[in-house]
Amino acid sequence: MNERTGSPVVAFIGGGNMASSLVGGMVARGGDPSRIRVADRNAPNRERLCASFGVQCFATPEEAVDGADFWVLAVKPQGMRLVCNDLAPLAQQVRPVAVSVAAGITSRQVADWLGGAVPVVRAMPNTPSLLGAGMTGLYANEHVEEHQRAQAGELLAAVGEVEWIADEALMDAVTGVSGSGPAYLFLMAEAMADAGAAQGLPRDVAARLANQTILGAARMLVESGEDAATLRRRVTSPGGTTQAGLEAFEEGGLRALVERAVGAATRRGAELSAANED
Ligand SMILES: NC(=O)C1=CN([C@@H]2O[C@H](COP(=O)(O)OP(=O)(O)OC[C@H]3O[C@@H](n4cnc5c(N)ncnc54)[C@H](O)[C@@H]3O)[C@@H](O)[C@H]2O)C=CC1
Ligand SMILES: O=C(O)[C@@H]1CCC=N1
Repeated sequence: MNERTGSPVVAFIGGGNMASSLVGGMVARGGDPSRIRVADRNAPNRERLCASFGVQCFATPEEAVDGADFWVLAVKPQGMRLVCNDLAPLAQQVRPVAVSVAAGITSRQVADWLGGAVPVVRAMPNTPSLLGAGMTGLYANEHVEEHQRAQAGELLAAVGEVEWIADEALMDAVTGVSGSGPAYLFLMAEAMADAGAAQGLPRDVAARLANQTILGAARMLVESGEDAATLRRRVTSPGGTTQAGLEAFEEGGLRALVERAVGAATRRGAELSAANED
């Protein structure tokens, strides 16, 4: 714990897409950049993070974690074991809280790779964290103390909403819904823009209509206090245009397709974990 302010020092291992979104979101919301450290082996990534957010950047994980209370492990799932093994001696010495954002990788795997019995918070954030509009699922292993759990929650709550998940097995489903979810909505935006262009709108105009519509609908979903089905019904005049559009979605099996997509992403999480077993 930082002695002067009480605020934790956070080290990110890996400064790619997800870590950049978290770091950017934290700094934009008043996080002190001098208490955020990032290790990335890629020099252009380090330069971008330093220039954009004023955080301290390092070439190696060992340098970044020196003196840090939280180690946010943000490398690809396939690289987690190696990074953890390299940091294991230090982890056993200082016993930080390890926060893994890796899809699929379990808290047991992270704890074992760090030498055993380490406090691990498994987190599944998403990239809208950059705007403070993130959604993060969190699970804490049995070595995480109450105050560490609260601090981990605060860390992620600074960049959006958090949801604690009691059963770790469900973290893969969290990944399938909200971790990967932004990409589903971006695909929807692409498809709506393409469809608008196919109906004769200029592509840029169609994209603007689609993007602002998704923003407006998303804000209604979280700000109106009403559920999605109620809001949908209010747009849908009987025998009108929306009904015609929605019927095409239903006939095309959109709900079953979404179930398949979330199921595939969820299963992939479990596969990533299994592929990294001994
Ligand atoms: N991109 C997303 O929307 C989300 C990603 N995640 C998870 O976040 C993790 C990272 O994903 P991305 O940021 O998308 O990948 P990325 O490839 O953009 O970032 C990984 C970074 O780690 C760095 N790196 C790898 N090994 C290193 C080492 N030994 N030392 C220092 N730096 C090292 C790479 O240079 C790279 O910049 C993954 O485990 C993924 O499952 C979780 C939620 C959402
Ligand atoms: O695609 C992935 O594996 C990562 C995890 C969730 C979002 N991106």
